[in-house]
Amino acid sequence: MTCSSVQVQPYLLEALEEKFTLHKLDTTTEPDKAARFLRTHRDSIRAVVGTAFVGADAELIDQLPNLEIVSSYSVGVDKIDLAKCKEKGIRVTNCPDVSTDDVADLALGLMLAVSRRLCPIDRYVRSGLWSKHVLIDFFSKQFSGKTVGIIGPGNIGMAIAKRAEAFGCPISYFSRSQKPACINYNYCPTVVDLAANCDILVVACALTPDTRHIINRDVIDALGPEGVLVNIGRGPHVDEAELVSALLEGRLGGAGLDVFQDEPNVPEELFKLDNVVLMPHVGSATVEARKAMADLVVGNLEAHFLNKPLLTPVV
Ligand SMILES: O=CC(=O)O
Repeated sequence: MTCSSVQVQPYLLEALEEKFTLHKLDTTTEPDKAARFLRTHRDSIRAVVGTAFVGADAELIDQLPNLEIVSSYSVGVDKIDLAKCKEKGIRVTNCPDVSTDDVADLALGLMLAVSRRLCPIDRYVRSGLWSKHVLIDFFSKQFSGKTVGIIGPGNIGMAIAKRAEAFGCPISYFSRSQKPACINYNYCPTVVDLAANCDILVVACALTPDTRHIINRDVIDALGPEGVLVNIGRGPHVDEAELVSALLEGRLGGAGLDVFQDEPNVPEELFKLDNVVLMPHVGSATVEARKAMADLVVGNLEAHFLNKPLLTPVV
């Protein structure tokens, strides 16, 4: 079995080491090292443990002739070539549901942090300016009661909606069709329509070819200079160059971002903007969620090798 050790907690590595023969591939090191690793282990590898950052693309799959299963330590499976896995009869599992609350909590945290300007005001206190009686403009925008627009009312989207409702926020949503579970929410048939009719727009859908750049210039312009974008989905959901110019030019009010196009690289222009809150893709990074995810990764592998039904199959 192989495992990308980036962002993988010791608990998972220990469980994998205890139950399987684990080869760790750290893809952040030189490509040469990865090539050597694959030359040495390619024939013995029957399972790959991927993450939200490194999965199993066609190139990796083609190099592993005995690969049977990819067990991903993530909800999203956009870093795995699912079509290739289907074609080759390779099983794929993920970690749904167990991080839903934590990702939704972070989305609310980002909405609150951007609206109430928590980060710059925290920096003001830390800098000692308050105790020197230097006043800054620390007025912010009310969050309660603002209209929240959700792209993708799946488990995470609905958990965000439920939380925002508790703040008195009316909910609007976009998905390909109206959802019976969203009877109390306002359906918008296009993302531009949704952006034009909400104060805070949240990306909570899966990344697929259809949802790549679902946030484009038209959507950003519809959200406007008072609007806030929150992305807890995937970086490529957003046309990042358009987002950066809109923020720099004041055409968008603010952004709370947990994910980026080319992680771990974040556009440096954003560093100087006080209306932007930046997180290093940590939506599910609570001790509780990551433990439950690790248990699912190991449980799926055990089920597979014991010829039992997979716990959370994707393919
Ligand atoms: O991004 C995190 C995940 O997919 O679990």
